[in-house]
Amino acid sequence: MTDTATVSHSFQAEVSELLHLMVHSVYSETDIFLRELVSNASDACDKLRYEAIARPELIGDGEPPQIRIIPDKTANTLTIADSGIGMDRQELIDHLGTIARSGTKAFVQKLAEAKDGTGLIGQFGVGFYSAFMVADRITVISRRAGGSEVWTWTSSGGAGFEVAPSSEEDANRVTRGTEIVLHLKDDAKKYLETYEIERIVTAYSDNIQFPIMLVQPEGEPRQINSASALWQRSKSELSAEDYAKAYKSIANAFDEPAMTLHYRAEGRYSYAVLLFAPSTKPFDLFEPARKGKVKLYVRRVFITDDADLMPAYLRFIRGVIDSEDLPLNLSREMLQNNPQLAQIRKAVTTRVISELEQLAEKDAENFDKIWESFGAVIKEGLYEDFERRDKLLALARFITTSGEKRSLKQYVEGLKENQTEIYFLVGDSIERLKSNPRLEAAKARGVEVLLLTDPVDAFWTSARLEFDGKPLKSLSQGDINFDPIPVTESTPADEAQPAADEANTIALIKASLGDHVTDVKVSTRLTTSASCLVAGSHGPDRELERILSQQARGARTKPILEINLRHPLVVAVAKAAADKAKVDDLSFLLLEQAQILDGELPEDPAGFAARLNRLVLQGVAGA
Ligand SMILES: Nc1ncnc2c1ncn2[C@@H]1O[C@H](COP(=O)(O)OP(=O)(O)OP(=O)(O)O)[C@@H](O)[C@H]1O
Repeated sequence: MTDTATVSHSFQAEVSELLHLMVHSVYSETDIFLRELVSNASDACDKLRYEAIARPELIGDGEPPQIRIIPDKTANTLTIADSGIGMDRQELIDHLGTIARSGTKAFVQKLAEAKDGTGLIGQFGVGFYSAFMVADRITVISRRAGGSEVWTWTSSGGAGFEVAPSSEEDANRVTRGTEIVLHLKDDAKKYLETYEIERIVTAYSDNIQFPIMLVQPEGEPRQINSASALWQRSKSELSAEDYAKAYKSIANAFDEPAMTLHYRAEGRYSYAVLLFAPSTKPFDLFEPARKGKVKLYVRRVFITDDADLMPAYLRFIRGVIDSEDLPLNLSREMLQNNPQLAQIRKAVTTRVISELEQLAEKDAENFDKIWESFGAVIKEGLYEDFERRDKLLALARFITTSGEKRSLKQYVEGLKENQTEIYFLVGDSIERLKSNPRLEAAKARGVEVLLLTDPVDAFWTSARLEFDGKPLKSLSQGDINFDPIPVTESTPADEAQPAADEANTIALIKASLGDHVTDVKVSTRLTTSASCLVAGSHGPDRELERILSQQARGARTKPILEINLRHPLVVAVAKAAADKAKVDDLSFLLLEQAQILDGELPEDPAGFAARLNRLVLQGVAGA
């Protein structure tokens, strides 16, 4: 039996926050509410059509899935109705009371932090709740396909909503699907004008697969979208503008596509592909699930957007793959194990990468947008997609010590005499890396160094890669020898300072530091700084060790201390040989200084301060 009472519910905290922002925003581009509601209605029709493959009685001889927009100037309401899957009572409570997508949650947080978050609303959209920009009260009447109950959800924004069984009149009218009735605010009455409605539908929702009917008090309902599967049309019929519109409605996006890929594969399997690379970053790009959103259709019927049609490192790609040969009733297991899908996945991935290659060559501006937004994601492929690693490495762009963003091809073209390796340094900020002492020898020789600051860089660089036969080498690892490369820029330390006695100095420092380091060596990479720390040539890079130890995934190994024999502090060690306490102070200072330059704290900060004070006071007294 149906519960007859009206029950009040509170919104999840994030929803209340979002609604508050929505109601108080001075955002002028309120049009987006309509595309959000039409997009939800279309999703509901897609779901119905999919469920009806196994249960045809869900559609039966009832209305085919479609969307109706009904302006009513007398009641001052705008209704968006669909004959899609509908929602039962619990679904109304769950779906229209919470924010499920964590990307949207992150977005709301950003919105709240931003001084003027209104620009962000227009950029990303917030689904159903955006309707509160134009309505002060919303009523949702819904009947789940095949269900006997009809429920009404009502809210005026604020803290919560009510759910009650629908009136008999409403229940008789809504035979399947959902009716969303917006009681428009005074300043939103323009949305009752049919030309406004048509303008917005044409701009954003023309590619919706189901008929969108405009229903007016007089005259027959009229279809106002083209409802064609654009990807099935031939390229020659379509303009850049058609594609941009399709991108916006298929991906529910607000930006312009930076790359469009449209083709039809014929042969063993036939399928149409329409894919886009966005030009801006979505909020859920770094979600742990790393899910893609490319939609799988079978003969124009939407099946799922959860078929992992792209590898995780291309999860930002949006669009549709529509197969002619797959069965309509694909189960979850089949989605994972179907050899035909695996084949499609592989072929399309290869195609997307070659399209990116071409874009990089022919349209650097748009390629840069993609790399700027998604480079950190594509680089995940460098350690995940062994087969395409070389291609991905060639696509990659890096900030280097030259101050520019460069490809490895450009890097290799600028190699210095006798330089046989590609050098890089991994860290957490370009500014900090630029002042890293390990760059000194490279700088003195005019050798370019890649400065890598994305968290993922520490991982892929651990794989010992090569480009064009040149190994990639970390400047924070042991076995770097710059000696064969001629020095182009002499440094003051070179000329002014006599070098310290190597064997003697190293023995003294080793004795002082004991097992705080694995070794002490003379550096060829330092010219002005006194010391730096490096990892052994076979262990992980120091930046990777740092990340792993922060995540408690592995202990740090002791580093190697490299010293600059021409630096006065190092020269002072041998001079103080007879004074063990002073040698200890100087040696630890060399170690601790190097740690600080790496952005770390000395192991014993109090000891460090005491040492520093002692040495400074001695210096002051001696001066
Ligand atoms: N017309 C509808 N028919 C059936 N279910 C709906 C309808 N409108 C919304 N819903 C349900 O409510 C949920 C929340 O909708 P909302 O628009 O807030 O987010 P979304 O559609 O999941 O994401 P977004 O619109 O931001 O891409 C939907 O996922 C869907 O389950």
